[in-house]
Amino acid sequence: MTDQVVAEAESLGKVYGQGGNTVVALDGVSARFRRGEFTAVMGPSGSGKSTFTHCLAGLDTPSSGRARIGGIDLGSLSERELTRLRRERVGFVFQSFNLLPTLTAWENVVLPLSMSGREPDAAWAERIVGAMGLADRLDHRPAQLSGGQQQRVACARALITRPELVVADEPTGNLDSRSGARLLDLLRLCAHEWDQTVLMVTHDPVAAGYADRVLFLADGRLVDSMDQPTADRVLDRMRRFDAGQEVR
Ligand SMILES: Nc1ncnc2c1ncn2[C@@H]1O[C@H](COP(=O)(O)OP(=O)(O)OP(=O)(O)O)[C@@H](O)[C@H]1O
Repeated sequence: MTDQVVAEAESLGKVYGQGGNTVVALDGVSARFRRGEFTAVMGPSGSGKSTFTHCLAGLDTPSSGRARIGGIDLGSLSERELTRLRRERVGFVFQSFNLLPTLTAWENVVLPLSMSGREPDAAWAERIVGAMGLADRLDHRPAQLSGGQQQRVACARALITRPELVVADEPTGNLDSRSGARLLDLLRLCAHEWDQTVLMVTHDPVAAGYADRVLFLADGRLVDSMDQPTADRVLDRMRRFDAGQEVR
């Protein structure tokens, strides 16, 4: 991990709705994400985890505060510039794998490049496909793959452009524990071997235990963080949330 800050949230706020029907989803969250760092975001349901991650990665627009990627203030970009930045600098992995059913695994992996008429870097593509254990599955269509294999295709697709920031929202939510463990090992590899910045939303203390750091959100606020987490320590902290106790 280096000290270089790849993504930064500065007092991010998000209010949904208007008039008397507003929901404060984020209430002034600040955090920095360094190159090669794997961070998990946890918190009770509705605490703002997805909203935070989406605002930081330029999928959603904050109502206040700033999100920066590579020092660029996302709020200063036009819609077109933002789309381009997301495509080039951010890789997304979601709970539902979002693969195109008519394309083969390989076509799905290289889709972010083929959409903009680019060719994959052969050495990089081989490295990711190998690391994801997909080399002998590239001609298969999603329906011919297991859930774990499909999620690894989705992960390879997120990495094919060599994004600085990899954002994973509940990536193991639809996987059995063994496939989940394999995917988490790969996310850790992205951070520690390939120097990517990984941000993962999860409900699972075991998954959070793979990260270098856990940020805890509650009611749209950042209420705590934990370095070098273990599943047991994370579980203990989450139990205190459930019991409604203050965490500080
Ligand atoms: N598009 C929207 N319109 C209105 N309210 C929204 C919208 N998206 C999220 N919210 C509200 O904002 C709050 C935070 O939601 P968010 O999805 O970020 O929480 P979360 O911690 O990711 O939840 P979960 O763990 O259940 O996925 C919730 O109260 C939610 O109902």
